[in-house]
Amino acid sequence: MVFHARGLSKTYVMGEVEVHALRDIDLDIREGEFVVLLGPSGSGKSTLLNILGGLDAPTSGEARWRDHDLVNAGEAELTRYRREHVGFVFQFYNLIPSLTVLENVELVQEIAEKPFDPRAALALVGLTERLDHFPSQLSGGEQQRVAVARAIAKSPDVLLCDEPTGALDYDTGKLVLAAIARVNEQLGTTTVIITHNAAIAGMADRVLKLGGGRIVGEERNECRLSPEELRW
Ligand SMILES: Nc1ncnc2c1ncn2[C@@H]1O[C@H](COP(=O)(O)OP(=O)(O)OP(=O)(O)O)[C@@H](O)[C@H]1O
Repeated sequence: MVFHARGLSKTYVMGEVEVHALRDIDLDIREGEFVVLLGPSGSGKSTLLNILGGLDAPTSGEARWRDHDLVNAGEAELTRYRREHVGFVFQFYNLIPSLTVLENVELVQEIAEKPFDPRAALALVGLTERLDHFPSQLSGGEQQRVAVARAIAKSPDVLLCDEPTGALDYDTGKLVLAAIARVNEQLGTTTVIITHNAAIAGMADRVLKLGGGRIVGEERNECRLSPEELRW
């Protein structure tokens, strides 16, 4: 198992109010696994993903990625963990508007320990034709695929995606999901995707359902569907 978490809880205290974002989560994720986190708004999905990505710390419990302790690590160690091992994709693409597609991806590669050829990363997401374009010349789905290429340009061991298709229409969303699936299959990158969309669950090895800060359901798919086969 690459991720190992036990008794993860996260409580936000705001004045007199306590928000229990995560309650006693146990979680194991194996190397190369494709996991979908499904659940309604406020169920704790982003909080859990952020802890796995070393962006946030739980209030209690343990969480490890391989031999990295993600709970007791200091800021510098977490920064190193994120930089060396984790690629993030968020709902909004956060590309640098004044740089071309290729330059946006090259930028990450420059600080990477194990750089992955930016052109190969862009080929993997199907954007070889658009290397010299600026983000404003691309559709939302194309920009999100650049964001996926950027996330993998440092050969991350883990790809964490928070609502990667949340801002996209049906067909464009599928192209982005296909790019993420290809990264998982061809590079063996352990992948966790957050979504509200239950149909996306079909492309996962395993689906974890969150509700009220707990894991309320878990399903394993015998065979994974390709994004083209998903319907919603
Ligand atoms: N920084 C914060 N301060 C206070 N409460 C927070 C904070 N971050 C999250 N919460 C609360 O924790 C709970 C879980 O939030 P989280 O963002 O993890 O849910 P989510 O399932 O990802 O929701 P969504 O699908 O809407 O993004 C929510 O009730 C949220 O309001």
